[in-house]
Amino acid sequence: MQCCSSAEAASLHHQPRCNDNYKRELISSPAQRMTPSPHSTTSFGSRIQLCRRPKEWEEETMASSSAAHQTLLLTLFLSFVCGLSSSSESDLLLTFKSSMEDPTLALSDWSPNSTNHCNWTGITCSKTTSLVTSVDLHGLNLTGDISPSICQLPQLSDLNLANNFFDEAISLRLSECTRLVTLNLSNNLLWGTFPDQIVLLSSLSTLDLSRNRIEGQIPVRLGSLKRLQVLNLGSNLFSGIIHPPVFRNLRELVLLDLSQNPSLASELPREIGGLAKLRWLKMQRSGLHGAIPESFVGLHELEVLDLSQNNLTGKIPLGFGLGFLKLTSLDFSQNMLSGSFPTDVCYGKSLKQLNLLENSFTGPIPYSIEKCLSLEKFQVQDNGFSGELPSGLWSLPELKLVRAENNQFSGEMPDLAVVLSHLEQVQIDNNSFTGRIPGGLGMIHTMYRFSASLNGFSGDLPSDIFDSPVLSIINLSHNSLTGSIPELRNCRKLVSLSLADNSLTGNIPPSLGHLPVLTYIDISSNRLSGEIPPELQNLKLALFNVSFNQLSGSVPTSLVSGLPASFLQGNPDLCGPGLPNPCNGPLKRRNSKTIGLIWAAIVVSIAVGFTVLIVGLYVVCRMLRGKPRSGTWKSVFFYPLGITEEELLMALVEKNMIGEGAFGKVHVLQLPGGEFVAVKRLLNSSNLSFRIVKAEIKTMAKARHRNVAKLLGFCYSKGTILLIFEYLKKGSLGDALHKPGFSLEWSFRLKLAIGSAQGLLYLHKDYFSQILHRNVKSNNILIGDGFEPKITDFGLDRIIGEASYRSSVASELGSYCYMPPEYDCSKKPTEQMDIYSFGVVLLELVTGRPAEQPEARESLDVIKFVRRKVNMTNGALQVLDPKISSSAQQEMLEVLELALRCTSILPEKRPAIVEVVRALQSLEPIAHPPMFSSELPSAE
Ligand SMILES: Nc1ncnc2c1ncn2[C@@H]1O[C@H](COP(=O)(O)OP(=O)(O)OP(=O)(O)O)[C@@H](O)[C@H]1O
Repeated sequence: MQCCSSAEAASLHHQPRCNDNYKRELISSPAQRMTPSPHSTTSFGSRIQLCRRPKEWEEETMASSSAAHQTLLLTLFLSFVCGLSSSSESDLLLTFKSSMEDPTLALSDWSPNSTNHCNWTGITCSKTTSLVTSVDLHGLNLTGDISPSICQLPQLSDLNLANNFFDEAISLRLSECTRLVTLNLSNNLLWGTFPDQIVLLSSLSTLDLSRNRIEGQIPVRLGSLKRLQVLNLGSNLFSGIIHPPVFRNLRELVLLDLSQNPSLASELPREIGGLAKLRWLKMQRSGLHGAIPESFVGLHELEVLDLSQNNLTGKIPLGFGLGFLKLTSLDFSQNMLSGSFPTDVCYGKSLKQLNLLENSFTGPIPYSIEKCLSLEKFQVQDNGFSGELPSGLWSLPELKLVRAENNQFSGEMPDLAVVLSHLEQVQIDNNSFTGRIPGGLGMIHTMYRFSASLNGFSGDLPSDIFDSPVLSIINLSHNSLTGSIPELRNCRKLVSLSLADNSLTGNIPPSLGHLPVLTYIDISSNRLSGEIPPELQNLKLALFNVSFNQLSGSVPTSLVSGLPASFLQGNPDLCGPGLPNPCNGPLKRRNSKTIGLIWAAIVVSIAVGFTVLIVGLYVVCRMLRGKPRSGTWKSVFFYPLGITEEELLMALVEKNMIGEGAFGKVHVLQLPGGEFVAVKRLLNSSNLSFRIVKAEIKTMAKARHRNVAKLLGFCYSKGTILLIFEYLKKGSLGDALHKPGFSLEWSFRLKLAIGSAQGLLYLHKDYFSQILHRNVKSNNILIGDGFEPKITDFGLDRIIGEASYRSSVASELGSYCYMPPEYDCSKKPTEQMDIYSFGVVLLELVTGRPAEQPEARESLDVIKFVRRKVNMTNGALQVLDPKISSSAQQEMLEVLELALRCTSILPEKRPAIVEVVRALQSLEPIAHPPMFSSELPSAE
């Protein structure tokens, strides 16, 4: 039994049954049902008289002693109440369930046939009263309504519905859950304003409404929830000012999170400094301005303080850090703070992360920094700091990251021969350091990036730096270094080597050609001489800039084809295609090379032919096999689709196919309700566990933005995954571009560009778990009504895994030019890779040319077409789509310039997505001109 002990259960057998009206009366009055107060006992007692008692029970009780009589009465009474409560509680839970949709049948054990509701999924009952105390249904894909009927559970203290898909305003009637101690509705799709009624929940100690779409002001009356310890309203759409009285009485607060509410526009309330128990204060990106209140120095329990990405001004209050014994992370980055470094910040010796980047701080870093014995990340870049970097900084035992670029630091750096060092990354570019490059860098076996460009370093390159087996990025350009480049033999992980604009002499070491992942070489503007070593042809170089040296001899053609000719200029004795000097010299060598190239071409053609054959056979086999084998299918629908897996599988036939990409075919099908959905069948999805697939797809399905295509659900059977997307009848931008005579007026192209950039921004920055798209291309930009774009097919790597993802991408002809040059050699995908691909889409929009036309073998891809032209006089104008009226020329040129920045070979030169969105939005007309272009033909 769910409520009573076995003895009680036995006696329950003989219980009188009250009529239904009576039962309803009990349910309707939760306050009266609350456990044993003398008052409530009397009230129940008097009601018991209304019930008829069975005769045998009457006889039994008459034969008993008076004490036994009383005991028995009490037992029977409790059993009775329990019996009633138990059935009424299960009824309440079933009512609560009936208001929700449960597409994954996670609550299948919530059933009238299952007697013990305390064992139902997510339910916890009190051991003493056997009444429900906690309902925890987080992460069950639930949608529909949150019914306030749940509040009639008299002892409910914890309600957790986090990580679901509830898409409604918060019910005012949740305030009837008066006993709630914890209310967690985070990470749903809740909208509307914060209901004032929530403040009636006076017992609340945890209120988590984060990661929803709640808007309006943070209500002042929230301050009456005096028992609150955790208040998390982060990642919502709150706006306006934060009223200081909210925090006057919240003395118990331990965690306060208002972060990621960019529409707030407020000063930091001084009252927060009075919350002496506060351990986590997170208000990053929440529209703050004004100064950091002095009262904050009293927050002695602080462990994490994040005020980054606001518009805070003024100085850090004096004494900030004194008494902060537990502070582990301090983030003031991306504000407009000024004044000096907070000297006392290391007082507690617990600090692990210190982020002051992108502010206007000045003055030196104090020697007290050496007290930061736990410091792992030190980021002070993009400020006006000056003086020497204290040598104690470099010997901090836990230090991994030093970012101090773009300041005015000076002086010499000590050698870093620190055997126990954990340094991974040092960036000190664009300062005024002098003296030698510090020795010992190569001995630090964790260091993968050392970047010290734009300083006054002089002397020879230390040879140990090129002996490191872990260094990936070395940038020592724009210094005054002399001597020759040492042989690089052990630097097996070196990706980027930049030594440009120094005074280096001697030859380019041939050993560079044996470094397997070396992709960027910039040794321009030195005094290097001799020939370009042919060994460098082994490398897949994305950048090879040797301009303005004293090199001679012929240029290995395969090394430089596709790279701008300007990377070779300024070497009068170099000869070869694209250079002023044609080579007359080593004809024989070139001939043998040409023969080599021909052989290479033959081998590649055979390999491609073979692959096509295998793929063809595979496709035929799949076709012969017909529709996917219907093994055991599991489906998770995030929206009620009203369709079974069988019906879905039946519809995946040739006549419904609307496209096919590297990951599989796309079919369109009509739901019983009349709407259409697009179903993408993922190839390469064998051996994936349902659990992992489900977790990843669920995360993706939560991405909700008007420029992101909605993922409505998925079906899984071993070896096959079907993704169900909303269907956009106009098809993709890629479809449109490939239509002969593609013509779309500029304002619509701009709208498509802005919308897709916004969708990408959402996935990169605003979505709670960052999603890198990894396959941005015009085919994956669907066109919605009014030319509102929706990006689709994002993050497929997360579902099918990296290896399958890469092999699918590699199999796709016609998308190669969207891939950034670093794609093949970088292990980790990055935001900059998406930016590159998006730049290619912008080029398509500006030129009106599809990125690639695999069928037209001779044609240039859009990047090569544009790059070759823009270097010529008036070349930029020549690449613009002639079908667009010249009145849009200026805007098109600006988008072209942005596209070229996005497609920079060096990832760090590409703009961030926020910048891309801003730049495109700045071109948007305030009021749209009337639409006169005919709509694109639909994909139907
Ligand atoms: N949700 C959708 N609504 C309407 N049409 C769609 C939808 N999804 C895909 N399509 C159509 O199917 C075509 C092929 O899409 P698919 O994503 O399979 O291929 P792709 O984008 O070329 O390659 P990849 O598999 O690399 O993403 C698109 O160009 C578009 O015409």
